[in-house]
Amino acid sequence: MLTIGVLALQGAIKEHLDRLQSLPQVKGILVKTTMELEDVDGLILPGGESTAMGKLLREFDLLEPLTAKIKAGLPVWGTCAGMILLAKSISGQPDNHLGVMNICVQRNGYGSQLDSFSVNTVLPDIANTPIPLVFIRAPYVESVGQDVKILAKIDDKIVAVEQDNMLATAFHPELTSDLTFHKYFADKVRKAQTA
Ligand SMILES: NC(=O)CC[C@H](N)C(=O)O
Repeated sequence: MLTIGVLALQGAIKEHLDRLQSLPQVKGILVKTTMELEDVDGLILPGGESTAMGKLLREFDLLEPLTAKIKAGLPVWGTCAGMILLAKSISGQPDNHLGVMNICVQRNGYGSQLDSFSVNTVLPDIANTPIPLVFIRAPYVESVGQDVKILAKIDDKIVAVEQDNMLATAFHPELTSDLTFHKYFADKVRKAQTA
């Protein structure tokens, strides 16, 4: 049985937990403390508001322990605001949050006209059938550095990336009933267990 945590400070927490409960051999738990962080084999950083979540990570004294855990190989998956938390740099902002992933992200990258939208697309590295991708005031990846694999582009914008133990998506698979990405992450966590 794998234990996968959802960082439970702010944002779309329950939706991720519900998706995890639908996977066989996976137990989903909420993570708010360093003690709970010790119990997980992998962690999801949900969507929400990255500035608020970054502030709470600092207030809950989780920023440093979590950064260290990710650097030591803890599998993590950031969705939307979670992707921003992982990024080494945030376009137009002097500071980052966890700063562990070799990407530069543009927040609210689709502007106000295209605030939220959904597309169905095939991501060959993930699945051969179309997956629904839901974007809500989403960021996109402006540039990638060393060791980052691009998993998805929509209209020439990078929206899903992977680097070693880290996965990041600008969209929200937890807001659809499609479990492809949750299964993909659970497999990644499983592989890290046996590595
Ligand atoms: N749905 C989301 O997670 C939106 C992210 C939000 N725009 C931010 O910058 O934090």
